[in-house]
Amino acid sequence: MSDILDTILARKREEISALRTTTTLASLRDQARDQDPPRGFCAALRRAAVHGPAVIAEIKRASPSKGLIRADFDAAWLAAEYEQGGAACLSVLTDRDFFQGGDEYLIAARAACALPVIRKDFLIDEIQIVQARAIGADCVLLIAGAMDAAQLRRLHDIAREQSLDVLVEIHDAEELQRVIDAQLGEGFLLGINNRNLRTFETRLETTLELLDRLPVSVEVVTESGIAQPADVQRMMKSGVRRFLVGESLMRQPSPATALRQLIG
Ligand SMILES: O=C(O)c1ccccc1NCC(=O)[C@H](O)[C@H](O)COP(=O)(O)O
Repeated sequence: MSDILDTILARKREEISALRTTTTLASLRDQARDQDPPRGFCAALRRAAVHGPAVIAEIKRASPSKGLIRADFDAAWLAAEYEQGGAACLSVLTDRDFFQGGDEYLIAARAACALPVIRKDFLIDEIQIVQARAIGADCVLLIAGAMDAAQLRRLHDIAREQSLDVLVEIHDAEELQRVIDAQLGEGFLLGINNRNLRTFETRLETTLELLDRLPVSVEVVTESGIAQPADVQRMMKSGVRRFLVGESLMRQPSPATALRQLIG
């Protein structure tokens, strides 16, 4: 039986076919070349992590697991709030059908602040990666559970050719093995998603349980379900200093205040 991740990926394949009928890789490459240089997503996180929790604050209007999260939605205002609240980077959902996101939100958010931005979407094809740079993204997400090791390596290398940083996301030991098999070298971020994207179960222990299996040099980002200062402190005590946080900030009247309280 297919689950939500399979459904999303099937829709992505339709979107990719439609995109190929309206534009070409060559024209997207030209648009990508015309963009400002990337802002350095990994470097910004690394700098922030020296002093305390380094947060990628997520702009997410809705999600498959929670439905509508924030009705009053202004991507530029949210970006400015997150920057004031001390975010190191932004994450912007660009998927329309399942998250009510859009490329226009990434463009507006990036223009409203000086933070590096990741295009948060389900990227499984070269054209989506080049398009990410063409709309100004500084980093892309590659979900190991959505592809095999060879495809992961291929898309990672295409992203690096576009000067994009890469956040590779895993949820379990099998996906970690896929990342190891892909031999990506150094320089990528490893996201551990506490949410199972097929069942929506969210457990912070997911990150803590996988830590022992990782080389010490890996830059880990713990993703999903971070809601309380105690969650942040728990991760920091285990040596995890990078966080991807969406819903708990998006639900607050002032995301800036909420972020300041979360990271202390
Ligand atoms: O959030 C979902 O419901 C979801 C469903 C299917 C695929 C991906 C999904 N979320 C993407 C994410 O990983 C989160 O947006 C991100 O880690 C932030 O999580 P949170 O702080 O819990 O909003």
